[in-house]
Amino acid sequence: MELIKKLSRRQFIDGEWVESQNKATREIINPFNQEVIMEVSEGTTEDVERAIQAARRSFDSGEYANEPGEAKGKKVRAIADKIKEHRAELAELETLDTGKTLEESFADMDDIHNVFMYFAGLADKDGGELINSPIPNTESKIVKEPVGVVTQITPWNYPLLQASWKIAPALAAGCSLVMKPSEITPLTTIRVFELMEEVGFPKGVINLVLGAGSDIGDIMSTHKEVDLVSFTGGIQTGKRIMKQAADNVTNVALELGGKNPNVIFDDADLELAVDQALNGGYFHAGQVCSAGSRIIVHNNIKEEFEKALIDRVKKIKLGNGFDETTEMGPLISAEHRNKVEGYMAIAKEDGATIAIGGKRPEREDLQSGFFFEPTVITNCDTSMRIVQEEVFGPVVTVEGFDTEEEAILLANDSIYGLAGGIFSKDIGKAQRVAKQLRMGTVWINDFHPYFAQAPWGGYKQSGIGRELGHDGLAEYLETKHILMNTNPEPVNWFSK
Ligand SMILES: NC(=O)c1ccc[n+]([C@@H]2O[C@H](COP(=O)([O-])OP(=O)(O)OC[C@H]3O[C@@H](n4cnc5c(N)ncnc54)[C@H](O)[C@@H]3O)[C@@H](O)[C@H]2O)c1
Ligand SMILES: C[N+](C)(C)CC=O
Repeated sequence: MELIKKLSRRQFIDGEWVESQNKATREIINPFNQEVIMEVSEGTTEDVERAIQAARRSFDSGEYANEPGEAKGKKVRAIADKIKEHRAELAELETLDTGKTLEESFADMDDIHNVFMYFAGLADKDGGELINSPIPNTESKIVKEPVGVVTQITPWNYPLLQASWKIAPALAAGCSLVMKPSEITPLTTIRVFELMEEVGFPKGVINLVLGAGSDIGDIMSTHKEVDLVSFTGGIQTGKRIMKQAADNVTNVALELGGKNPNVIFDDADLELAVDQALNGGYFHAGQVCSAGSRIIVHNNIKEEFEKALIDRVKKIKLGNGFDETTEMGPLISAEHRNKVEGYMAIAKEDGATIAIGGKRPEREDLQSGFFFEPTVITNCDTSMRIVQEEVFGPVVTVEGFDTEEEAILLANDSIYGLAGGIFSKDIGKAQRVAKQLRMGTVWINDFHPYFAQAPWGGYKQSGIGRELGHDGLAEYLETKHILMNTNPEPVNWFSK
């Protein structure tokens, strides 16, 4: 790929592309064939320190933070235009780096464009608010200000999409940012920093550091000059970040994992429910925070549903994400495939049945990639680890229920609360159930849609805060009350 030859291998700190302080590099691997795509800088704690200091200086100078909302909106809009212009190369880069199908990568790029457009539009919309002050001769107003220096940490499954959910609102608000993409999939984020450099921001407003969170991540949540840590990733990393940020009472926004129920009633359109169960379970090989990995189906139709699901699963085409006929790519790494595979033994030990899949494919042309067969696990109940823990692979479990109350209890029986689906032709019932699900997103007769206009985030241990929508901008704003006495006189509270 021609772009790879030109793409920066370095970090972007204080307005310059720089190698890591100790010149270390990391190989970026194509999960389809294990070939090295390129080597990129592996940053150090000193690099992150420099990036945070640069962000602090730029924020405190006010050069970008104090620009009118309209001007910030134009910059964010210019990034959206660049994404659109470079849509094809960005999509190809994402498929190379993650193994997802090119069709999925194109859909991601369209979402990302919409996210920048949306926050560009919001940048000049909230001018604050006048308060009806109860104190005579005072003027009272609420103003919104950028929160300050933000560190942003993203996972490998939706590299640029998750980065865009953080970069766009931060820049619309007027923050200075330090972004660290996953060390496994940094390529599209590097490319977007090149594009943002072309758009032009004052030095220090946008900073990119590269490397493993286990090596350079801690300083991003412990540094005193950081005002907000925005993290998307696994629950254990999220907990660590939250604990560390507590020392300086630094704000945290956490988008964590999920074990998302897909509740199918016996009055559902069966063909639709099966089709969406596939969409929920196997899209991007199930490496989706909101994957519908926990199917909860009415016992009246359970047998028929399982048979129809397995028939469709047999037809899922595995392969190279660049091949138009491919429906499911590989998992991201050998380590991750081992983890997914390990869950098969756990499920069997707990008494579940691997109805289909549960192993690596035998096809000759898939042997170099980290492939795992789409899997359906039956005879499950909520006590099982396979039903409770996030597998993050192409694996769905199936449980049965008899009553609406039981379906709700089962669906809510999780430490997570990210998303869930309900399939029923009875809209009254579906709405009733939706109200009782403790999740940030509930889909009725659908699975997976998300877009810039609607907030995204989790209940319970799926996270804190929201991305996207008005709430997504609010994460990057502080609220200040300013009161002015228009006729000041001594109060003489204390004697003269
Ligand atoms: N809720 C959401 O919207 C959402 C979206 C995408 C992914 N996810 C979740 O992400 C997880 C998969 O991603 P992952 O395996 O990359 O997660 P991860 O937690 O291993 O890594 C995420 C990021 O955190 C960094 N990191 C690791 N240790 C760190 C530390 N001590 N301090 C700071 N950063 C550190 C990593 O380098 C990476 O950039 C899944 O659990 C998935 O559900 C959630
Ligand atoms: C938030 N989402 C659905 C785009 C990706 C989750 O992994």
